[in-house]
Amino acid sequence: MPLDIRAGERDNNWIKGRGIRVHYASRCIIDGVDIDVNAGRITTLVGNNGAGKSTLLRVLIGLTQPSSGAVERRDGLRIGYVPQHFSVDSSLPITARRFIALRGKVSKQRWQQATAETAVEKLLEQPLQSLSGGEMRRVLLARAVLHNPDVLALDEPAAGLDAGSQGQLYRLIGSLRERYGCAVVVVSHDLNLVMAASDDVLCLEDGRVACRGAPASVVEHPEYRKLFGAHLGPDTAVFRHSHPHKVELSDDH
Ligand SMILES: Nc1ncnc2c1ncn2[C@@H]1O[C@H](COP(=O)(O)OP(=O)(O)OP(=O)(O)O)[C@@H](O)[C@H]1O
Repeated sequence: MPLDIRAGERDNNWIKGRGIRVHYASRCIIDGVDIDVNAGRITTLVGNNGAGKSTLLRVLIGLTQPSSGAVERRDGLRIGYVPQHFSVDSSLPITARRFIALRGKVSKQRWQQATAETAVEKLLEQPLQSLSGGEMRRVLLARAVLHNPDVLALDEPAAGLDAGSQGQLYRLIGSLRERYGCAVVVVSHDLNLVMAASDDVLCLEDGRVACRGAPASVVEHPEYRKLFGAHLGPDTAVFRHSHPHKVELSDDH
């Protein structure tokens, strides 16, 4: 399928997906999703369990092939990925330093910068198996940012972290975006944090786009309220943009 990228959008557009469909056996997991991943923006994929968020993320970065549709990635795109699940064989003796270094050689200066900004310096000599859940997420992030990625793809990066660490992690993601101008695509269930940290939200329901747009618009959308309304209490802090946004409806709404 030919992609329609307008001239003005090309400079910022790292990944463009159109009409993405993924089938497993007879089941349709992703059903006709259009999505743009743009430099300097944080896009968050939300939705219930099994909605297809991880699958869509993997399609965008080329780890899963779509059954149909098109995904265009800019040539030479550097992608840093933090998977949802990561386990280390307990018989494999590997320190955090070796594990991060497996990503490939970088200058000493870059190494120091990446390990400092993800706050893993004190963990480097520890066996990977001994790290706590939160420490492991930071090590995975250090590995993902090591090569100055153009796109950071993070699948539930804050899963298992305590509230303070979740906040820290999202602030870190925001500052990495500021520093490197990279695009960030995040899968998350932490709705309040997501809303505070994202530029764009795409809400999936059974593989389809239920609603999408800026956080402040999406939370007002009936489809979003249907899915998450019960979790939006009066204390929900939603980041408010100062300019109006349009909520786009999927084809079937
Ligand atoms: N390789 C596969 N073969 C068959 N079904 C799969 C495969 N990968 C994912 N699925 C199914 O596709 C659906 C979407 O999975 P996915 O992991 O993308 O959802 P998700 O929105 O990320 O869910 P969660 O929030 O629970 O992590 C699920 O029902 C899952 O069982």
